[in-house]
Amino acid sequence: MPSIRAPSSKQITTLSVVVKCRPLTGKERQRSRDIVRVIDDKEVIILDPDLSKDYLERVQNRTKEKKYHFDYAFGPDSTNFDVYKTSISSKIAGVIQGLNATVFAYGSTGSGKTYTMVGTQHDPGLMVLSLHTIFDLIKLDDSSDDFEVTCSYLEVYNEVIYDLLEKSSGHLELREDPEQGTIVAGIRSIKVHSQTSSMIMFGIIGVSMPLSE
Ligand SMILES: Nc1ncnc2c1ncn2[C@@H]1O[C@H](COP(=O)(O)OP(=O)(O)OP(=O)(O)O)[C@@H](O)[C@H]1O
Repeated sequence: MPSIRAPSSKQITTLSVVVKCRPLTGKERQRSRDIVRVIDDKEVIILDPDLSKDYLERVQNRTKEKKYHFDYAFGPDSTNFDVYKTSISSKIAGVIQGLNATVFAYGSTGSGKTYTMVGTQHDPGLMVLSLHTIFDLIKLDDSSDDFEVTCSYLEVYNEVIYDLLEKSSGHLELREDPEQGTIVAGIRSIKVHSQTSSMIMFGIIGVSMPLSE
C-alpha cells in the first residue's frame, strides 16, 4: 500500500521568506540611486530616497529609512544557485520522499522574478536547478520505487490560462485536480510519482507596478 516516508530530518519551520535584490539595470543606474542595502544574510535596509535629509533628521529618526528581516537575504552579486542552495535544495529532497512543496516568486514588474525562477544558461534559475536535483536524487534512490516525473508549465494572464508547453492549445479552463482535490491554475508545477505522488509547484506572481518607466 502506498505510504509516505517520513523525511529524514523534521523541520520546525515549513515556510521561509527569502528576498533577492537584483542589480540595477543600466537604465536604472542612469536615472536613480541604489537605495537597497543587503547588510547581512538576513537584513535589508531601504535608504530614504530623499538625499536632502540632514543629520539631525536622521538621528531623530525622521527619515523614511526602513530595515526588514527575512529568513535569508541575497544581494545583487548573489547567483540563483546561492538562493537555491540555501533555501530550496532541502525541499527537493522531501519531494522525492513524497512531500509536496511550493516555491513562489512575488514582486513588481521587472523585479527579477522570471530571472530567479527560470534564469539564464550561465545562471540557471530555481526551477531548472530543482529539476536537475530531482533527476539526480531519483538516480541515487536505492529503493525499489519506479519514478515518473511529469511537468506542466502554465501562465495565467488576465484570468486566462495558457499552456506554455503547448502554444497551439489555446485557452485552458480552470479544473479540479481529482488527485489533489485542488483547483489547478496559474502554476508551473512538476509532479513526481513513485509509490506516492508528490508535487512541487513553482509560481511567479507579478504585481503590475513598474519599478521604472
Ligand atoms: N540577478 C540578476 N542579475 C542580473 N540581471 C537581472 C537579475 N535579476 C533580474 N535581472 C534583469 O532584470 C530585468 C527584469 O527581470 P525579470 O524579467 O526577471 O523581471 P520580472 O519580475 O519577471 O518581470 P515581469 O513581472 O514584468 O515579468 C531583466 O532584464 C533581467 O535580466
